[in-house]
Amino acid sequence: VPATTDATCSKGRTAKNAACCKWFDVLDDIQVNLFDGGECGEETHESLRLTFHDAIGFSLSALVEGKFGGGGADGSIMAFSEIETNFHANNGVDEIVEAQRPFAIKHGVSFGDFIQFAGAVGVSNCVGGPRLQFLAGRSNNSQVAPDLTVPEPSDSPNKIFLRMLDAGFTPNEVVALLASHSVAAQDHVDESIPGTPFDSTPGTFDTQFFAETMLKGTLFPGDGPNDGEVLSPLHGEFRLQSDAAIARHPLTSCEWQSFVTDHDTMIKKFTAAMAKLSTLGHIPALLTDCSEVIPTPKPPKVKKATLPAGKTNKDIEGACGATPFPTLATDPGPATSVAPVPPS
Ligand code: HEM
Ligand SMILES: [Ca+2]
Ligand SMILES: [Mn+2]
Repeated sequence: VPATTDATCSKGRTAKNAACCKWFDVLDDIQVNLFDGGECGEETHESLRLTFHDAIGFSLSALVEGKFGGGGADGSIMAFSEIETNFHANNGVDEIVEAQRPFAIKHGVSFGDFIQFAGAVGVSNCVGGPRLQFLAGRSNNSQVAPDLTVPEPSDSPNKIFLRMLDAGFTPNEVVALLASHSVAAQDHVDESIPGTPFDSTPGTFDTQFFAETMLKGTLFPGDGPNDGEVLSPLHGEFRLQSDAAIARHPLTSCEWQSFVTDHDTMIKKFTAAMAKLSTLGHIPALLTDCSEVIPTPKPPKVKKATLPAGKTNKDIEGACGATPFPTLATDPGPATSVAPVPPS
């Protein structure tokens, strides 16, 4: 029985704050009409990526120098899409920006709120996924973010770490955020093979990504090498240079490896880092907590990380000096070949 102070929303749902009710209607709409009935597919992946590309337009060093460093998670990537989606690192995000925009306008919510909401709802559709916090109330006024705030896969780990520190994230928090690459595929680093995922399970928010990135690279899945691409261990799988290098960097290799066998901690740290990312440029206490609108993800029990068929622990390039790489079971069958994420 809901507390009597709760507001009653559509379809008998309740919210602590009446201002959250409209988000249930946005939820119903986007699950059917943006996410194809609640899938963890291409639109979900793109929506999660967009939360980052909007929010990371934020620079503390620019602000302390008295310059405008971007408004963070302010929707500027949608309000000024004709400028920001032309930034090199934003290649391809124009599609999801255009797909999302009509929903934000139709429901009368700010672009900044909508982008973070869609990312949180989307990733809740992924088996094993997190239930992210969602705070509402970002203003719809924004300014163009400066260029070069979004990391590139060809950037060195040090360059990425410094950029992310300038937005308030430690290197270990970058590792946590990269759990997102467990439900991800590339379209534009190698345009000859769109939909090529970063792990063998792009529909599941599991720890496979952290295991598979440690396998020795042996092949290019398409016409590589491309800028920002390094050798991948599996046919049909793509490896970003930045993921490979952060996985092996002395500052982050042990954090990376620790997620291979610890889904719960990975989810906890990803959720905490996403709470920071989604409120960059805002004072969280001034926003309204509408997290109760975000669905609870499907059964969180995902299978333990395994090595894809054909691989053994000998193929792992252990990089954490302090701790040996965990011994993982190998999937049975012929060598794994990963299928592309279908376009929708
Ligand atoms: C820190 C450095 C990062 C770099 C260099 C990076 C780079 C990339 C690149 C190059 C792609 C492929 C885009 C394409 O060709 O279509 C990609 C995809 C993706 N990224 Fe990242 N990323 C980073 C961090 C993040 C973060 C923090 C998030 C979210 C919190 C994120 C979420 C995603 C998702 C979900 C996709 C898949 C999009 C899809 O499947 O359509 N990335 N990333
Ligand atoms: Ca996965
Ligand atoms: Mn894509």
